[in-house]
Amino acid sequence: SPKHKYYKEINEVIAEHIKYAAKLDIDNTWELIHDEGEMKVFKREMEEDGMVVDPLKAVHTVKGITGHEVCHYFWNPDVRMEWEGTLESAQVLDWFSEDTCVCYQIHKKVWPTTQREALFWTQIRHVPNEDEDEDGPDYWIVCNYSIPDHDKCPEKTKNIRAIMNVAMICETVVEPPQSDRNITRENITCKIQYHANVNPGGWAPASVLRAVYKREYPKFLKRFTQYVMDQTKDKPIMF
Ligand SMILES: Cc1cccc(-c2n[nH]cc2-c2ccc(F)c(-c3ccc(S(=O)(=O)CCO)cc3)c2)n1
Repeated sequence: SPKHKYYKEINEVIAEHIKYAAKLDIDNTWELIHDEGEMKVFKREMEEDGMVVDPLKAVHTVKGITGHEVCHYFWNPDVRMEWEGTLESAQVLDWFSEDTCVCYQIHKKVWPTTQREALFWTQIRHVPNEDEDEDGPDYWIVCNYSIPDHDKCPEKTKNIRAIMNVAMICETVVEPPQSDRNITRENITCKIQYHANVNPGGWAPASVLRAVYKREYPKFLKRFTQYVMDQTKDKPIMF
């Protein structure tokens, strides 16, 4: 397709997330804020001009689903309202290609902060392992990345526009290794990395925002992965 305005930015942002995912360096600069079963959620405390912009990183391992399935349901704008509990509305403003579109969504108000909204491109991409290194990682990735404006975006609303750079990066493990023919869901496990840099914009008490993040991210990851398990359990496996 003819290169659209964000073609270059999308490739750069995705490449950056892939580079990070391969390293998965959870060193002591990351603070564990939630540890439940296979799910571990970490944060770094960071502020920009007095605003909380804590980077968040979560790792999770879920049996019975693939990275393609997790990314498909995370990316698909048609189902977002079904699993994203903090959304009041979500719409697609534009399609750049069949795997890339622009979304505008309004999040529910969280007392005492002002209501937030987000405008971002979202792309789903399969990043196969390097040909020569057949043992290299094979990723499915979705990236949601804010854009400053779009001609179809509702004019100045009362909401505060969040700035975000979010990635869902997944690998699928098949055990024991089998020929594609007879793999069942008992043989597959998805290893998830979720990276979220969300600047909620505007002012909100740091303590309130950190409490919201600490509560909302684990809830969202549990609810979303359960949604994918429910949606896929009786369907053929998407590899
Ligand atoms: C899951 C979660 C974590 C932390 C805060 C909240 C939340 N509660 N009330 C308002 C928000 C809120 C404000 C601004 C945002 F950009 C996002 C936001 C969060 C996640 C994503 S995403 O890309 O991971 C999933 C798509 O919505 C996008 C925006 C969420 N929800």
